[in-house]
Amino acid sequence: MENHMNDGMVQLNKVTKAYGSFQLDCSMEVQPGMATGFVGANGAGKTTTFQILLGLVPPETGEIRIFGKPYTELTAKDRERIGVSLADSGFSQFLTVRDVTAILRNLYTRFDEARFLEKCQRYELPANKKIKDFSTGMQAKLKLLIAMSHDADLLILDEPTLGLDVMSREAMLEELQEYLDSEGTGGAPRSVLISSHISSDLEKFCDDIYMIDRGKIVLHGETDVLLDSYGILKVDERQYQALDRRYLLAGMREAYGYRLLTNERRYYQENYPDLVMEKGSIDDILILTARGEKL
Ligand SMILES: Nc1ncnc2c1ncn2[C@@H]1O[C@H](COP(=O)(O)OP(=O)(O)OP(=O)(O)O)[C@@H](O)[C@H]1O
Repeated sequence: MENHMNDGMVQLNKVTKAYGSFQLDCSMEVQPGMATGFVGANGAGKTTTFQILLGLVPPETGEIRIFGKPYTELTAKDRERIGVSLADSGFSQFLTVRDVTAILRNLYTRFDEARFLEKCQRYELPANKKIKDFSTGMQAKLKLLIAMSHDADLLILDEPTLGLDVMSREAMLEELQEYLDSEGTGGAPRSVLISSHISSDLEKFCDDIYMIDRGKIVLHGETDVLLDSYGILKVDERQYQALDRRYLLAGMREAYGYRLLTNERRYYQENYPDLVMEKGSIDDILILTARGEKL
């Protein structure tokens, strides 16, 4: 099947996998030209989802498509269109940037060697030092630069900012944004699927966000919409009893009363102007959605 613009770059449909008591059951989509964030607690199933997506781990059931094709039907040329950064993968720790450059040159027809070396230099990654002697942050930068080195149309990045200090994170996100904004094969839009524990990274960079909890997608929305229409209400018992609860999604008991999640922030601001309403970050939304009591 040919790749059509309307096909998602990535489509996971009811993909399941069990590891003991852990049960993954995940459906998600990455659209052309979009950065899609994947957020969840430790052990929620992010890495497992990425491993299944990349054909590294077989799912039990479900359908997986990249560029509109099942992973098993992707050609070498299709695979070249995917740039990957996974937590426990990459090149042997005993190689240097110089060695990696030679491998990338052989591996990818569209490897942009001059650009890759220029970026390595800019981010102070020494050419002749073994990767094992790089700091965690340097290794993270190298992995990201490798993922972006061969003109891929789709980047699949598991925790790419892990171990980066705040300035390096900013710089790498800028690199990613620049990459996303540039054109892919034949002018096609590029896409990024990115997981992160640092939700401010996702808030800044991602067009939409999936939240996963204990193997299930608990929330999916456009980042702007999530940040614009969701809010956190802080109320005491008396205020809680008097509250219209139609637009409350979840809540948690706190020392002062309740912390409540709504997806109709303005409704409560207009109708209950005296109540404390916070905007709510992606982390707040995730915590209340995943751990709060459904209302
Ligand atoms: N190869 C495996 N064998 C057995 N259990 C596994 C295996 N890989 C993952 N799991 C289990 O699957 C669950 C999901 O793990 P996964 O690594 O996908 O989570 P994650 O969301 O990426 O977490 P983290 O944020 O900590 O990296 C965990 O309970 C983990 O122990």
